[in-house]
Amino acid sequence: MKLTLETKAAWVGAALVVALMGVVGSIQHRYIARDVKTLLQAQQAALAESVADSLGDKVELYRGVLELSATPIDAALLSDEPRLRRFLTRATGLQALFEGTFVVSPSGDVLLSEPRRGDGRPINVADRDYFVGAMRTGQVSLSAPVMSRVRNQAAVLMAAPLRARDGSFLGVLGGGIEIERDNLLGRLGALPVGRTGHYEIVTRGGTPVYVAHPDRALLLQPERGGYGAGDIVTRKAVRNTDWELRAVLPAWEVEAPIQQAQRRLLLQLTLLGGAMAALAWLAMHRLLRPLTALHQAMRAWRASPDAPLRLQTTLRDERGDLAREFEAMVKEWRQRQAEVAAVSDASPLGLFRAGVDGAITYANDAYLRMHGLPPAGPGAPGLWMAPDQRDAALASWREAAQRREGVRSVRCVQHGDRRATLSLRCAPLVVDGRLEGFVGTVEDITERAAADERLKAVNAIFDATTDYVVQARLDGHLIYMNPAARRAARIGPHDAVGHRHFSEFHPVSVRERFAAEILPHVRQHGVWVGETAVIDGSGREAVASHIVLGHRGSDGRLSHFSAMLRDVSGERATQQEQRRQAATLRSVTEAIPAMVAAVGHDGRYRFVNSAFERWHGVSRDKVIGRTVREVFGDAEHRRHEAWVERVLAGESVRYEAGDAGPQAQRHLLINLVPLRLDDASIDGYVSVGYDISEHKEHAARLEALSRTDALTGVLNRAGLQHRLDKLLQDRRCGQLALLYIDLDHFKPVNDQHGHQAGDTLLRQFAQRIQALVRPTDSVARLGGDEFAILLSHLREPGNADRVAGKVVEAAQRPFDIDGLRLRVGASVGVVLAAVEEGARPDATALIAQADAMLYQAKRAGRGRHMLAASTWSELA
Ligand SMILES: Nc1nc2c(ncn2[C@@H]2O[C@H](COP(=O)(O)OP(=O)(O)OP(=O)(O)O)[C@@H](O)[C@H]2O)c(=O)[nH]1
Repeated sequence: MKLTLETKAAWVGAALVVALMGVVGSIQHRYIARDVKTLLQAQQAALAESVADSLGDKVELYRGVLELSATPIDAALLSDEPRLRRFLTRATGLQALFEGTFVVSPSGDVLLSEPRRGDGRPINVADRDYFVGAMRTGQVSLSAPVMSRVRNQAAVLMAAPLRARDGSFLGVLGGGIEIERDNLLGRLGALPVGRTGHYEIVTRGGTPVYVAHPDRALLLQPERGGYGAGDIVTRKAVRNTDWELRAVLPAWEVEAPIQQAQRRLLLQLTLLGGAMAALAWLAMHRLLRPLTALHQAMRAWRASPDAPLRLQTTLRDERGDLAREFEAMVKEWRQRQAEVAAVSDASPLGLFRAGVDGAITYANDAYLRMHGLPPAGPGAPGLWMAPDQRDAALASWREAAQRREGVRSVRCVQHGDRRATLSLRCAPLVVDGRLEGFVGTVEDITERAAADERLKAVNAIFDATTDYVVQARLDGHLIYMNPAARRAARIGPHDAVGHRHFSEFHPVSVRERFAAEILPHVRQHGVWVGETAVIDGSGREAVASHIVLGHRGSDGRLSHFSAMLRDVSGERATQQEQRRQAATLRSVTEAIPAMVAAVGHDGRYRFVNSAFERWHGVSRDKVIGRTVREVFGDAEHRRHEAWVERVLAGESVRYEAGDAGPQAQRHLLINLVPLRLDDASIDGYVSVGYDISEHKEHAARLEALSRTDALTGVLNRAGLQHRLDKLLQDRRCGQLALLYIDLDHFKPVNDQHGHQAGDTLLRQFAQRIQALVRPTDSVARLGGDEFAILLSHLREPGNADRVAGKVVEAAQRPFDIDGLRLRVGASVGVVLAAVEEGARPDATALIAQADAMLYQAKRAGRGRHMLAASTWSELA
């Protein structure tokens, strides 16, 4: 059960009162108990003393009376029994005080007793304590208590010595005293001490016995002792006796008032405590009512932090102070909340707070913006992350929370077209050792990640490049050297370079140039590009392509610079070699009688020699960098296009080009050779053109001669064969006829008129048959006196027959040779053929048939022609 503060205050008030009063009561109780006991003891002591004194006085009285009574008794009286008896009976004091009296002789014999004893037997008391005491001390002696036989009561015997005038011992006068008689103890034994206490008289000595006790059964019984622990026992000696008077008050009677006082006190405390509790409750309830109101206000404020506060701020005590302080605190809190909200919303960092289940309970504008969420707020749990991502993220968060550590992660989010890279830092929110949730920041590192990537790439380039990359402060001390620079300078990969100066790696001239030229240029323009020299770790000096970049600080002043150097010694040597080779090549190309041009893979001229310029009539300035089409037009481009394609495909080609250039009727032999790079790729081609016009003419002449019969000037056998082959390949040829001619009886000409005459005849015959045919027909001398005529484009087969007849006729006409009229004849074999689609006659077969027809004409008697009977198609 929850106790309210009022109830607690009531309980505490009551408890305090009870405790206070308990303490007081306890002290009181202790003092009361002590005082009561002391008082009771004092009262009891006074009473006991009074009783003991009274008893002593009474015994004194008995002694005095007995002693006084004994004085008159002398020897005479002792010897006169009747007088003695009368004396005893008349002695009023004895009669009043003693139950009986007796006289004893010095030897202890009882001489008489009053009243008389019934049995009359002699009694000797010489051994009795009272007799012995009186005889020895000469004083009154008291016996130990004894039980009276007569009245069954405790009694004592008192004896007074009897003395003669000379002081001799005459015996004793004795008297019996009942202890409980009125004039001795009276009702002392029955008198209570307090309400339940009692008096008792105990003898002193070795074996104490009760002389008086309320319990008569104990009379003359040995003392039991054994009083209770809290009993008050007061002891007083009784004068003239060996008795001790004891007043005994039992403990329970002693404690009874104390216990009663305790009970009363407890009751009082209980009542008082209850009353105090009620009063405290009421008082606290009233006093704490503003606190209750403050509590309600706090709860209302927690439920709705922006709602107005209802507080009692007018009270002029601590409650008012508390309310006012709380009001001020809330106002301050609201102010800080507004500040925090404003700061967090203004923050470029995304801020968030999430519950233990990962649901976002707060997110600032930057967070929402980065996640592409509207500024209204995250709303539902999990809105910030896909469930699968959330579970994994939560698992890692909780694991980190157990280690009391934060966690970092990078995630990508896509909203709209934008893909953003976000860096998330999350830390557990632990309050009093309990995980209450997570807080974290989110940073959009898209640009930075990209920049990091670029920087990584740049660093990778710096690491991988063979160029030297160096950074130095303005005083020239190095900040950074890339691996290539370190290798060149023989500095270990991890050795410090801060103490090295850039000038160590350059000759003096470069250092001077740096101060005079490079640094001022960098200050003004930010960058300097040029060529310097570097000295490597072995002391070798090399030409370097050198770029110096200046870096400026935020104040715009030059802070440090970077330098990129490349050892270009090899390149320079290569370039020189290339220049030398180019010069050599130029000389060579100028020296050879050919047109040389180099064309790049883009079809543009890179180089032409002087022969090229002369041949084409253009200066190289108009050619270099342009294409064939641009320089020589479309037609020229198309003439060479196919060959160029082949050479660019990697084939070396050679072809002739006639009628090229302004010098018409000239011929060129062109060699195109691909320009191969080291990797075998084709970078263009080299064209070498030779002027073969004269060579062509010469060859043509030689060819013509090789096909001409030297004697007659008509075609020879090869010429005929060539012409026949061409005709048979020409589909426009149509019908053709081959006439084989052999002179009849030619041999006698030679034999009779000499070989010369024969030659002349042959020449004349050739002229005659040449005149018979059209210019497009061919006349040939096959050898000796054999001729042939090849007729093409025959409109009809009969034309061949007619020509053959004319040949026979022409041969039969006489030949005028050196004044002689010589006669020969001719036999002709004719064969016809037609060149048609799908039918191309075989030249060898045609010749064989023509020859066969000639043979038949000869066999038939000469001077005739024989036409092959075959049809056109059969001839085919
Ligand atoms: N003058 C001259 N005679 C030649 C030439 N070539 C060959 N002859 C001769 O021509 C003659 C040809 O022989 P044939 O055709 O058998 O003589 P033929 O008298 O005409 O006999 P048939 O044809 O049977 O009538 C031979 O005597 C050859 O020596 C030449 O170039 N000039």
